[in-house]
Amino acid sequence: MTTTARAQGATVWLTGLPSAGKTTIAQHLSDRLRAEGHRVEVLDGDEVRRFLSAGLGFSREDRNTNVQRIGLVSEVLARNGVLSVVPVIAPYADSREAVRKRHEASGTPYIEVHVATPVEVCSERDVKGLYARQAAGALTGLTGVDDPYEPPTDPALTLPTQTQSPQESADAVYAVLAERGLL
Ligand SMILES: Nc1ncnc2c1ncn2[C@@H]1O[C@H](COP(=O)(O)OS(=O)(=O)O)[C@@H](OP(=O)(O)O)[C@H]1O
Ligand SMILES: Nc1ncnc2c1ncn2[C@@H]1O[C@H](COP(=O)(O)OP(=O)(O)O)[C@@H](O)[C@H]1O
Repeated sequence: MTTTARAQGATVWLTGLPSAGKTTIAQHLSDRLRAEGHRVEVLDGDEVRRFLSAGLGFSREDRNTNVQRIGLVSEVLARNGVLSVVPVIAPYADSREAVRKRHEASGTPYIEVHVATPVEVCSERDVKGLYARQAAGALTGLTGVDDPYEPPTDPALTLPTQTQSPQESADAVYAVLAERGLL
């Protein structure tokens, strides 16, 4: 991209279960966008929880607070021309809807992507060992297992990562940004 005054930001929210592929897709997508000269930020869930959301747990209320904080930061970035990529579970539909509304209120593009990996595949991947810990009784309230995950009903894109490479998944998100004239 040549840098112009009309550079427009957007929030790309990657919602899905633990180990669905959110972080990996965010990484591939942001690498490509940066290489093309875009201003990009990735608001990684784990990092946000260490700082901005330090002290919050995984109750419905705490997850909602976490998601609203991230939604606020992302909207501010996106409103100011940054492509903000958000690999965060955001399990509750009402919580995601509030983030969408915040973006609509300022006319800022908001793209919801469902990283729709089946729970069986996620639990096989088990990148952080959470599914094993839940099965062993060492953890309760794991999203998609013994805690709710409300799938998006009208996402801009659904990614079946069990049949795609990470690059293919990231390229599909890139294509949506391109189609919408955001690149
Ligand atoms: N009980 C439980 N349920 C879900 N996830 C858990 C839990 N405990 C810890 N973790 C780890 O925390 C990461 C999820 O943080 P998020 O901020 O994305 O979650 S949320 O949107 O507030 O629900 C999540 O990261 P990802 O695996 O990258 O999704 C997990 O590693
Ligand atoms: N199409 C795909 N998209 C994203 N990740 C994939 C895909 N296919 C396989 N994977 C693998 O699944 C795992 C997903 O882990 P991660 O990105 O940390 O998930 P999450 O951030 O959703 O918890 C990684 O090991 C990644 O290599």
